[in-house]
Amino acid sequence: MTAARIVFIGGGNMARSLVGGLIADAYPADAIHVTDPDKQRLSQLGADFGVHVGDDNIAAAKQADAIVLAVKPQMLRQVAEALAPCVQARKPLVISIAAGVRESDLSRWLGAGVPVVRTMPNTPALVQTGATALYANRHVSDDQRDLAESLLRAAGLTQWLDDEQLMDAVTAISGSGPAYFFLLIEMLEQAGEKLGLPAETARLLTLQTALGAAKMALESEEDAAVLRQRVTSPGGTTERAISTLEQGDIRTLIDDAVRAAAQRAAELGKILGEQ
Ligand SMILES: NC(=O)C1=CN([C@@H]2O[C@H](COP(=O)(O)OP(=O)(O)OC[C@H]3O[C@@H](n4cnc5c(N)ncnc54)[C@H](OP(=O)(O)O)[C@@H]3O)[C@@H](O)[C@H]2O)C=CC1
Ligand SMILES: O=C(O)[C@@H]1CCC=N1
Repeated sequence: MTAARIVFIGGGNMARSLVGGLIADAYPADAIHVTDPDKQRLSQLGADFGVHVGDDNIAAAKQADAIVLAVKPQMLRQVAEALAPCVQARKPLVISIAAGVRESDLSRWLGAGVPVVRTMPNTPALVQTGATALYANRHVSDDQRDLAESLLRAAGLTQWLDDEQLMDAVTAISGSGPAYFFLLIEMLEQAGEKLGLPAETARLLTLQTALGAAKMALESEEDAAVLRQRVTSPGGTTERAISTLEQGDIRTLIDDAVRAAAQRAAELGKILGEQ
């Protein structure tokens, strides 16, 4: 069976992660096309992954079985409206990865009856450890649903949502989530260095610990709170650290941060939908 032809509109950070995930999963490079206005970015993508590249969205979309809209949310309306005649003529699957932008608005810009899957992936897709939530509109066929899922599954875990409104929470947890963990990694590395560890030692110990904690939590039947308690010996070192974090009200801080991200996703959806 020939591979579905996928066109990425926008070749930035997230498209690079998804294309990288597909190529690592042995998806044929010949069936992938990326468009972007930046020639240097395009030639880098072509050199790194062997995919087709170009700056003509419409010409590329005319060949597509699936179009992945990977531009900034603020650009999406302009891009979608320009693609509308071509999409109306052929009704390929359109996959959006934009934060906040609602399926109803995207469908309005693309025109009636277009199969749209709204998704929220994350950048670890590049190393096939991404997490993506998907929501399909009623025009998506079973085959197109399978196609969307298989494209995103090449980049890691996939979860379908029945309720599109949950996409803002997903955006705040797993879409933005890698940045929270990267921040923690940065801070632990710096703290280790302040305590006298060589930079490379602090880096390696921090990263292996992050990987080990995530792997252990994934593979364990216990929840994270129990695993944490097992590290925390009474009267020991971890207890002192956790108590310092609790005194700084880390739980409220994380709760507020995630809530702020979800609110921003909702706000983006509202602002862009009203334009
Ligand atoms: N980064 C992340 O972790 C995640 C991002 N997302 C979503 O993914 C989308 C892309 O984000 P991200 O990759 O970070 O953003 P980037 O800015 O890195 O990528 C967007 C790319 O689209 C290009 N572009 C702009 N206009 C057009 C156009 N008319 N046609 C084709 N390409 C165009 C931009 O070029 P130029 O810079 O020259 O304008 C840029 O290279 C966003 O909607 C975001 O919400 C979703 C999940 C996670
Ligand atoms: O920060 C953002 O808006 C995008 C969406 C999720 C991750 N990055």
